[in-house]
Amino acid sequence: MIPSPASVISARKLGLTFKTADGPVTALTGVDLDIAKGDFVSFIGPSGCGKTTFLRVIADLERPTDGTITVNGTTPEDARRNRSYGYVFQAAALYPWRTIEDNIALPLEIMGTPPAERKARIERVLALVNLTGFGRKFPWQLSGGMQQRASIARALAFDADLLLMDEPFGALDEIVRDHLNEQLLKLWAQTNKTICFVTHSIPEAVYLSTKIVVMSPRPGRVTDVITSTLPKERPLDIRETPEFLEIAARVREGLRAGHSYDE
Ligand SMILES: Nc1ncnc2c1ncn2[C@@H]1O[C@H](COP(=O)(O)OP(=O)(O)OP(=O)(O)O)[C@@H](O)[C@H]1O
Repeated sequence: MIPSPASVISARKLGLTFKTADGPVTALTGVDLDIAKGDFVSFIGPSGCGKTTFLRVIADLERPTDGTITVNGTTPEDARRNRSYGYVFQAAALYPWRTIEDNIALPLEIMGTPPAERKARIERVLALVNLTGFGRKFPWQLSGGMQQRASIARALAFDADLLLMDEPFGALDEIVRDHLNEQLLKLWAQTNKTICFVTHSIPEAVYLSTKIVVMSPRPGRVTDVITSTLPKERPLDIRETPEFLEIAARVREGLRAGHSYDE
C-alpha cells in the first residue's frame, strides 16, 4: 500500500521496538492506518497496547523502527517543525507559577508571536473552551475540568489543524467528563480540526468519534477500525440509542478478541 496523499496521517506497516535493559519491547507492529482531514479518531485498547506510543510517533517524540508514516504529507519531523499539531497530555501539565493566560502564551512566546496577536489568540482560545474571564487565574484556582480545558486552549493556540489528545479526561469524574465530551464535539464541529484521541472508555470513544481504532497489546496492533454511523450532531442521550449500543458492542468485541487472559 502506498500512502494516501489526501490523508492527514498515513501509516504503513508501522512498527516501533524499544531497546530496554530487559531486551526489546515491541510497542507497535504492522500498523496500517489512514486518517482523513476532519476525522475524529479514537484509539482504544488495554494498557500497554501502544496508544500513547502511536501519538508520540505522529508528534515526532518517538521514531518508528519499521514502516513509514506521513503527517500532513510530510515526515513527522517536518510536521513538528511546521507546528502542524497541538498536543494535550493526560494531566493538564500547566505551570503552577504562571497564570492561565501566561501558560497559553508560553509556546506563542517561544514561536515569537507578537504581543498583540498573542493577546488576541489567548482571548479566542479561552472563549472556545468556555474559560473567558479566567485568564488571570492560576491553575490551582481552577477545578480539574477547567485545568484540562485550559490545557486544550493552550494546544489550540497554535491553530494547527491536527489535535493530538492523550486521555485528556481520564482523571475526571463522569459528569465533568460528559460535559467536556459535549464541549469537545462542539469545538471540533466549529473548527473542523482533525483529532486523534486516546481513551480507555468505550462510551467516550463511541460518543466522540467518526472512526474508532481498536488496538490489542503485546505487541500493539490495530485489530479493528470502525467507521461510525452516528450523525455529526450528537446530544448526550444518543448513548441510549440502538445504533450507539451496536457500535459499542462491536468495540467491546474487538477488545475481547485482542485480549489475552493468560497475562
Ligand atoms: N520509552 C520506552 N522505553 C521502553 N518501553 C516503552 C517506552 N515507552 C513505552 N514503552 C512500552 O511500550 C508499550 C506501549 O506503551 P504505551 O504507553 O504506548 O501504551 P498505552 O496503550 O498508551 O498504555 P496506557 O493505556 O497505559 O497509557 C508498553 O509495554 C510500554 O511499557
